[in-house]
Order: sequence, then structure tokens, then C-alpha cells
Amino acid sequence: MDQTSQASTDNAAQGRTVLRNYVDGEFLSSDRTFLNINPVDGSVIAEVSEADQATVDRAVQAAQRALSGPWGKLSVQERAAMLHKVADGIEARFEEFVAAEVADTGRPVQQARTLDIARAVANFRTFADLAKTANTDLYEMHTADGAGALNYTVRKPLGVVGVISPWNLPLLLFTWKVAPALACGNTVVAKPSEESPSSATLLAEVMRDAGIPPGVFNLVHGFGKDSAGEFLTRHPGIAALTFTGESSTGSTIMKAVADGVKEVSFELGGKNAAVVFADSDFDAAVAGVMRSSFTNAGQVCLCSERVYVERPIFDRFVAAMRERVGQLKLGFPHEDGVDMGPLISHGHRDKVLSYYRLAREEGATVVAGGGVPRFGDERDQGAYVEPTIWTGLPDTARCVREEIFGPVCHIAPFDTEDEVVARVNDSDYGLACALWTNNLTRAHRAARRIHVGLVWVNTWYLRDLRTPFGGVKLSGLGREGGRYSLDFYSDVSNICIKL
Ligand SMILES: NC(=O)C1=CN([C@@H]2O[C@H](COP(=O)(O)OP(=O)(O)OC[C@H]3O[C@@H](n4cnc5c(N)ncnc54)[C@H](O)[C@@H]3O)[C@@H](O)[C@H]2O)C=CC1
Ligand SMILES: O=C(O)/C=C/C=C(\O)C(=O)O
Repeated sequence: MDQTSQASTDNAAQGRTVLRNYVDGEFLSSDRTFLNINPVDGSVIAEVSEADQATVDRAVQAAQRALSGPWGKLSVQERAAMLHKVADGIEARFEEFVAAEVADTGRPVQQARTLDIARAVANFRTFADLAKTANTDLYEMHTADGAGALNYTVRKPLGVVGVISPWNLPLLLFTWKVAPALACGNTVVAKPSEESPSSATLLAEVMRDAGIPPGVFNLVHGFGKDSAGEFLTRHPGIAALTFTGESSTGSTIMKAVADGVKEVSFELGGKNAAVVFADSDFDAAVAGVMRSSFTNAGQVCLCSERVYVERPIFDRFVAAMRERVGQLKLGFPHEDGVDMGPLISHGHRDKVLSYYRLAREEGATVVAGGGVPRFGDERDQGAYVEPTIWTGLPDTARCVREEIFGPVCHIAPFDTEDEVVARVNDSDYGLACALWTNNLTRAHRAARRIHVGLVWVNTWYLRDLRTPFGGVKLSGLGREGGRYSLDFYSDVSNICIKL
């Protein structure tokens, strides 16, 4: 039997916290729960109420009703003001959000502060302001009678938007979709990853306290198949579905929404390259590739798992990377100077370790890492792996072609720009690429030839939220960011007036 309450959490019989769903302005628990595990030491953080089909139905119906309630009558300026209140609410409880994100993922506290939670605030502020200041198109046209006509476009909400997000940057990616969806006047039913439900549950409290009307933001917890994820994607009441996660999940979701011809926006996997030319600033390139390979234990879709280095500097580059990887500090999230936490789960660690084994079978030279660190304390029950560097694999190796999503890169030499561009493009994925060179002409030329959605030159993961973000090939469909988000989360209608 479902129970409603004003509190996002409850206590289970064992004294554990239970995270609840948030539907139509009420926190809802269910009989069926799953465990939320801390990947630092394998301990239980909380139980999570899994939303069943009836709960998802209730959430979608509430979201549909809310479209014609007070929310639907707000001006874009009023909506934007409410989203700024949500951002204020996150800031007011900043350290609680940091703690929630750190508990679910084991990431360094410093990263949660400077990247994850800070970006969640920025997502709400940015899309509130963009929606408020967005312009629309105007086309004057000639008509036979000489009087002419005016065409202008208006943006209307799509309706109920389904949001499904992953565990790697939990609140950042959740709010990257929820914020623009709301800014455009939609209502939302959102499912965070089953691996990282805590920060989204806190966000529901912030939404309520900021005065977001009941039904406008609904949170459902659960898994994908036969659970809240699939119930949401198959629901006839949603108008559009936005998803970040694995490419194969994107494909499954696309089939699920096909019958209803729903709009989709997908940010999917990557097998991104970093290319280091001999004319680059060597130290900056080493530092940049360290970041792009090992940030968040390699669990960012933008991370570089393929590194190509021009042959004259190849040996020196590999040696510098080996030295730097040896200095990375793996540890507890709260430790001073910690660089890397565990992977998200033991399940994901099994996957990453299977590639560590495969690399050896495929003939890799293991330059650094390749195994599981031993700490001699509770972290040995956690999901840590060693940051790892390989060399010596052919471009056909599975470890060079498949997304691993861990702290690992393969470094290979190259001889010419044409050759490296072809090798970078020889991938089923096309999300991001980082180029390191001091030759500006080459940077522009290569950047245009590389078939990805995002190219960084002499930097990596430098984000301006107004820019288009997304990938080609198996890496995604559509673009979000700035006006691209406004376009996706709105129905753009043309109004033609004969003068
Ligand atoms: N941004 C990225 O590129 C990400 C890539 N991954 C990769 O994917 C692998 C699997 O990780 P998962 O967390 O299982 O990713 P996933 O793509 O299966 O899960 C992402 C989200 O989709 C939901 N989901 C899964 N199957 C679904 C379905 N059939 N219908 C509706 N929703 C569904 C999940 O519950 C979660 O909220 C990882 O080992 C990693 O390699 C994982 C997370 C993010
Ligand atoms: O900064 C962003 O908007 C997104 C970053 C990372 C991902 O999308 C991902 O890892 O999936």
C-alpha cells in the first residue's frame, strides 16, 4: 500500500532511511524497495521506494493536470523567477547536496562542490535567464497584392517531459534536463539512476519549498526494464523523452517511444580521442590528458579513452603520464588532496576489470595500474580500481573500440595529421575530441575534419552552457544547451498574418 507524506524520507523497520517518490506534491513510499549502496565501502546508505506502474501513471496524470493549473498560467518571467528560487534553495542546502552526491558515488568532496552541485545551480539559473530573454523568428514576406504578410514564431510547452538520467554526474545531468524543460513551461516526470537517487530526492524537497506547484515536477525511482524507466518511456501521456546513458539503452528507449512518435533527445556513450601534436605545450597536454582520462574515475561520457601522440614525443609523453598516474591519490571522499574515488558499483567495477583482463589478452603493455588497489581497511569492500594506462594495442582491439567508462586510456603513436584524423574518425561513436597543438591553422583544420559533436582545443570539458552539446553516430541524437535546449523543450509554431 502506498503511503504519502510531507517528508522525502522515512525510516524502515531496520532503522534505515527510505527515499521516496515525489508525485503531485507528495512524497510517496511503496512496498517494494531497493538498496542504495555506498561504493566506498559497500555499506547501505538507504532503501529506495521503487515506483510501480500505478505510481508512474499517477505521476504522468498529475503532470498533465498541472499543465492547465497555475503553472500553465505563469508568464515566462514568473517561471524564471521560480527557477531562480530553486537555484537559491540548492545553494541554501549546498552541503546537504554535496553529502548526498558523495554518499551515492564516493567522488571527492571537492569535485562534488566545484562541479556537480555548482553546475546544478548554474543549470537552473542559466535556463531561467535564457528562456526569459530568448528571441523568436520574424519573416516579412511579399504577397501578390503588395500588402505583404508577417510570419513570426512562438514557443509553446511540449507537455509532459520524461527525463531519465544516469549515475555518473547525478544532479548535474538530472538538472541539465529538468531545468530547461521547466523553463519552457513543461511539466516533468523524472527518473534518476537507481545507483544515485539521493540528490534528486533532495531536489524534490527544494522544488516543494520553492513553491513549484504540485504535479509540475514529479520524481519516480526505479530501474530500467520492467520498472519505472520502461513504464515512463512506454507511457502514452508523455510528449517527449530526454535521456543520458548508454547507447544500447538509447536504442531500447527509441523503440519504446516509436509507437507514440515522441520526440527524443539522447546523450549517449563515447570512445573519445585526445590528440597530442609534437608542437603542443607538452606539460599542458600531459595535465590535460590526465584530466580527460581520469576525472571522476573516467566515468564521464566525454573522457578520453584513446590517446594519440605524435611519434617524436610519444615515449616522453607515455613516461610523463606514467609518472603522473603514480601520483594520483585514491582515497576516501573527504581526504585532503584525494584525486579519485571508487567506481559507482561493484557491477560496474566487474565490467571495467573485464576490460583490464581483455587488454592483456589482446596484447597490451600495461604501463600503469591494471588491477584493484589494496588499502587494508573498509575501502577493500568498495568498488575501487587502479587508474590504468595501456600501450601497444592495434586500433582494431576491443579495448580501443568499446566504451569502458573507467579510469583508463590507451596511448598510441601517430605520424601524420591525415592519419590521426582518419584513426579518430574510425569509431562507432562521435561525442568529443581534445586536440593539443600550438599550430592554430592545424587546430581549425583538424577540428572541422573530426566527426564528433564537441571538439576542445588545448583544453577539455570547458563548458559554456549556451553552446550545443551532444554527439553523432552512437553518441546521441539532437543537441541540448542554450537555444538548442529551448528548441527541444518547446513546440515552435509559426503564425502568419496577412497585412
Ligand atoms: N553518459 C554515459 O555515457 C553513460 C554511460 N554509461 C555506460 O553504461 C553502462 C551501464 O550503466 P547503466 O547505469 O546501466 O546505464 P544505463 O544507460 O542502463 O542507465 C541510465 C539510465 O537509464 C535507465 N534505464 C536503463 N534501461 C532502461 C530502459 N530499458 N528503459 C528506460 N530507462 C532505462 C536507468 O535506470 C538509468 O536511470 C556503464 O557501465 C557505462 O559504461 C553509464 C552511465 C552514463
Ligand atoms: O557538462 C555536461 O553538460 C555533461 C557532461 C557529461 C555527460 O553528459 C555524461 O557524462 O554523460
